[in-house]
Amino acid sequence: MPTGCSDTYPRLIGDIGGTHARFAVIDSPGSPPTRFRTLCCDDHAGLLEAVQAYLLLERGLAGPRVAAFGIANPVEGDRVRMTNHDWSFSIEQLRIELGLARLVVLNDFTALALSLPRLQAGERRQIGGGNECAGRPVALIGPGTGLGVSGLVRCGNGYAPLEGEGGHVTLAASTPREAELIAVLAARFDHVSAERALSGPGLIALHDAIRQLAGAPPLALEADEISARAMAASCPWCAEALQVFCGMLGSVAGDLALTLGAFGGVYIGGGIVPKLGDFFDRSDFRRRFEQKGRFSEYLARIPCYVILAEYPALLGAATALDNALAGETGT
Ligand SMILES: Nc1ncnc2c1ncn2[C@@H]1O[C@H](COP(=O)(O)OP(=O)(O)OP(=O)(O)O)[C@@H](O)[C@H]1O
Repeated sequence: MPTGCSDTYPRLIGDIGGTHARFAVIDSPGSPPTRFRTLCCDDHAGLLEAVQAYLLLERGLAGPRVAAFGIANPVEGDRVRMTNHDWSFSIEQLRIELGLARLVVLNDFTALALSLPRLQAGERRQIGGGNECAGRPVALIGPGTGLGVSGLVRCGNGYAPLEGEGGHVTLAASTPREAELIAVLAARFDHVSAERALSGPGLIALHDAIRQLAGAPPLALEADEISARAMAASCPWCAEALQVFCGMLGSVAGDLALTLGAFGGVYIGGGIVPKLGDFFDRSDFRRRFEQKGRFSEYLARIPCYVILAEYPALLGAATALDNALAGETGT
């Protein structure tokens, strides 16, 4: 349905992950997003109910006219089914139920990629060396509930975001120890994808595997407990799990940089790495990123950045909405 620009405010934007649904509103043209809120997906039966809960919490907000949601799954056609959660819905039915003139739904990491050119100084921290080359491809990877992957490639005067499922590439071992750990994971999963180790559930799986190989009894810890114990150096199994996690992430990020020729930089987002602070900076991440034999010098020139912005994917959803509406109005 064509939508004139003047009647498209307020705009609702959302970032829907396997654990958290984050929302905000843009009240008028050119104004920054406000009314940020993070809801737990498990507290709501579906996306419709989560949006309704957000709108109820934001009493006094005029009903949004249009919306864009980045969501953690491939988006192909009208039916959306989340990979790491049980929510599923029809985009068109959700649009009608929310009374929206337009609803844009895109992959959450595609949305996050769209936000990268809008990051301010201070919203990213460089890990290791390398210099960014303007106009060259940009790579994006982020462990959270799953492992999101995307990128940006130059297109005309702007950038086009990539829509793939790179978190599900096959995980390769770079050391004998990693081969042992992957063998333990292979006994549990049909396919040991990168996401099986490089995500919150993946960190738990690595910790379980390390304890199993050590003959230690199972210990159910959440991913944030594992990283807290690792950073406090209070548990050797947790410390190894987080070290292996950072090293493997370096290898997979290096593979992505090679695949894209990502001289525009490799960005690391998601809900885990930005919380690891110094531990990540001191980890094997950058060494493993560059450890690609004859291509080590090539990778040494590519900078890596941890995204520090609090709600970057929401900005990307706002950009996707701008683009969709501009396409309809020809602006
Ligand atoms: N400090 C931490 N250390 C390790 N893992 C953490 C930490 N904080 C959160 N996690 C894990 O990160 C995951 C949540 O990540 P995030 O906040 O990116 O969620 P999400 O946006 O819902 O995920 P996704 O977009 O990947 O579906 C959970 O698995 C959680 O256990």
